[in-house]
Amino acid sequence: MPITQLDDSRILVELDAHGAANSVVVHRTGATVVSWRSAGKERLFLSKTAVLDGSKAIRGGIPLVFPQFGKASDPNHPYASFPQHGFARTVRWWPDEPIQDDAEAVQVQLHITEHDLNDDQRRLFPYAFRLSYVVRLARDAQQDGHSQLTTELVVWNGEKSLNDGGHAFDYQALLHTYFRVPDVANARVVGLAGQSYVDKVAVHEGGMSTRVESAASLQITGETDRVYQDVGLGHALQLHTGDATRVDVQREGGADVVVWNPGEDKAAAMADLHPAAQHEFLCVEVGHVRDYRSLPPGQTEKLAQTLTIRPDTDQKL
Ligand SMILES: O=P(O)(O)OC[C@H]1O[C@@H](O)[C@H](O)[C@@H](O)[C@@H]1O
Repeated sequence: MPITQLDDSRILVELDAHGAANSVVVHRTGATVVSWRSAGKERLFLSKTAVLDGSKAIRGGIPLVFPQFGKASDPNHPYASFPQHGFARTVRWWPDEPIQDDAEAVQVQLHITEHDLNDDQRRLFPYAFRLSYVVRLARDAQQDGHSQLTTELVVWNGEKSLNDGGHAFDYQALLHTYFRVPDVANARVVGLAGQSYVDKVAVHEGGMSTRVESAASLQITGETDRVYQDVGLGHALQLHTGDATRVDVQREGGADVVVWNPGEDKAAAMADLHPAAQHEFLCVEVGHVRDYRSLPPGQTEKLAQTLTIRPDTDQKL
């Protein structure tokens, strides 16, 4: 069976009839993709101490950030009381009927609506809405035995029209992907040169906040928390993982790119990261986080990424 309910919370999606060389596991907490295997190799990081009982966001995989990135900097913002990164990553999502299941691709979809929020969340986000999330595992047409992973978030404002007293709502959204790397010191992010970014580490240290990326190939040497703004969608974004492969990140609808690794001290303070875990991952996250997007009643917007594994022909970057 290409789609298997492993338990109450986890859905296994397999592309191959025999064995799990190409597979994905989706957890109903936050619709978090917690595993992606391509050609038999795990590509996502999941902390050994991640909390999986729904009491907090899952540390690893691809958590979904919505409707708020981080904490609102303005204490008067209507979302100021939301916990960091909003509610989507902690709510329990509902699986829909599988949409596609053939030799080329397997696809599952999950959703939440306003009915899945608790009273506090609904007070802060008092709108009719639906978030649909499609997770699609497809055969890689160019590389035998590999798979491509697409994750696609569709945001729908289900309010009546503005004429009927409906409301537009503001949102930020982010696909917060934790890529597994053998050693983050050997990982490189390519495709951000010339882009302006907010350095959140420098902001915390009271330094200059907006900078322009000068590195053709960004190397991680310690705590890194950068929000690259308005990175053109045609811009190729690559993560060179340091193990003879790279991951190409193709984006749809997400102009901002966050690069995050907590570094040693912050990682040590995070109970849901196992010791020295900061060496094992790099987050490259795509979405809308610079400003809020305003979604009128009755409208939908899409945020998607497609991840493809390629041989790394330039390992000396
Ligand atoms: O610990 P959390 O809430 O999962 O956030 C992890 C990181 O997520 C990143 O997206 C942010 O830029 C960081 O500032 C943040 O520390």
